[in-house]
Amino acid sequence: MNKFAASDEDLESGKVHVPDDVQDAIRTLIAWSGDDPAREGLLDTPKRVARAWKEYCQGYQEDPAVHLSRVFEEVGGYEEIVLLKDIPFQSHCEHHMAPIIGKAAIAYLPTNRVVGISKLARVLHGYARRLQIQERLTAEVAECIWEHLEPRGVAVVIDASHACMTARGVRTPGVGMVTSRMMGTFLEDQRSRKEVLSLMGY
Ligand SMILES: Nc1nc2c(ncn2[C@@H]2O[C@H](COP(=O)(O)OP(=O)(O)OP(=O)(O)O)[C@@H](O)[C@H]2O)c(=O)[nH]1
Ligand SMILES: [Zn+2]
Repeated sequence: MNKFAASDEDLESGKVHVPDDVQDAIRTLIAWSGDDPAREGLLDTPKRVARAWKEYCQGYQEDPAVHLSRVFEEVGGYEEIVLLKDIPFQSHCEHHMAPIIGKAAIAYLPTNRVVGISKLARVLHGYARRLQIQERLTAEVAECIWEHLEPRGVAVVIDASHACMTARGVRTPGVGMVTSRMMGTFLEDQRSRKEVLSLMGY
């Protein structure tokens, strides 16, 4: 837990205290962008921006592995692929702090226990709500599931658009970055890898 921790409730009620130096930093950025931080429409902006960033980065306040602590062991011998696909997410790139918007597919091959399916999306959001690069986000989600569910295989594929490429810099809209992390059976067995990629729609 960092010294600037804020709960979800505080974020929702807009109660998060924003220290003066944080507000000053945002005023400096507004001035640097070419506007006047003292004009009326921008007076409350430093607090809003700071609170928005606390929300975008809420993942720093959790260990995503906690979502995998409740498992179901009576699965009727189910040992085939479990896949959650088209999970929308938002993150921010660590280079420009610009939005990364995309969707993820997360699959695993259970041994004798499964997790509530929503928890896979919770793990994704726990890592996405931080400053990220897509490669690390993909690897962190896969490794968390691998370590805490001990499945025979994990496959994570993320397809996302980076605002730092669409809204600035090379300014190339419509570009998607695709990353994947395969572990266990999905890494070692070509047939399993093909099957999971096909179920994911690739
Ligand atoms: N590998 C990877 N690169 C990313 C990601 N998000 C943003 N980038 C890239 O990070 C790079 C940073 O490059 P720099 O040359 O240091 O920064 P820059 O001058 O702003 O680069 P341009 O975006 O090309 O204008 C850029 O090429 C971005 O496209 C990501 O998730 N993974
Ligand atoms: Zn970027």
